[in-house]
Amino acid sequence: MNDVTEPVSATLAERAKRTLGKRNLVFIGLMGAGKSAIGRLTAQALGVPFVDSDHEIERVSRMTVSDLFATYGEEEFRALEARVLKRLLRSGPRVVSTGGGAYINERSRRHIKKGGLTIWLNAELDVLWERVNKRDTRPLLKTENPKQTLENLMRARYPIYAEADLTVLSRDVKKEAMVEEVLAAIADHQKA
Ligand SMILES: Nc1ncnc2c1ncn2[C@@H]1O[C@H](COP(=O)(O)OP(=O)(O)O)[C@@H](O)[C@H]1O
Ligand SMILES: O=C(O)C1=C[C@@H](OP(=O)(O)O)[C@@H](O)[C@H](O)C1
Ligand SMILES: [Mg+2]
Repeated sequence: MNDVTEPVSATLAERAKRTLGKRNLVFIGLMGAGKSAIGRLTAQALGVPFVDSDHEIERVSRMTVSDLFATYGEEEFRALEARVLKRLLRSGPRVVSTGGGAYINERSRRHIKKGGLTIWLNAELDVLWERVNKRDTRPLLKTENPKQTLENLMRARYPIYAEADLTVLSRDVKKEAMVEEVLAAIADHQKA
């Protein structure tokens, strides 16, 4: 066995954790892609802390994301989001799930790129729509035609999400299968 061969006993999660090192793993992608759900499960599998930036924003502001948008507007929300992300990404390793617009904001994107390995959960419109139309917690989708809004956001944002270090296609398979794909993508990524 030479130095580059993985020990046969190494599990996928162990290999992914080793590749991650001290870096954070940051989930990006559109609303409904599964950043919050798959991020949490991935953190469990890696045995590292998990934090969702929307939850952290709600905790520090003592307001819901919807109320923040309604009361202060999107611009203020983005400023708060950038400050929260900067703090969350200061040390690692941990898994950080962002809200869908975080990576689109220039300041937040800078913090994210500096603070960790980024993984884009890419998904098709119908997959996203089936998931998000069940809840009314997403202020950007309170429009006359929310599916069209989602499609417009896809067009505008996908070229930017595509800058991520890793991409995994999010679809309706078991969440555990998604986690396996995420771990495999990390493990196969060359250490930086
Ligand atoms: N692979 C999956 N299969 C089925 N449902 C999923 C999957 N991934 C996420 N979901 C569900 O889709 C909804 C949106 O997921 P969420 O993690 O909140 O997305 P995001 O944080 O990217 O907006 C949640 O109800 C979640 O349980
Ligand atoms: O796409 C966006 O701009 C947003 C996505 C939401 O998070 P999820 O992507 O987790 O739904 C939340 O941060 C806010 O409603 C804005
Ligand atoms: Mg989320």
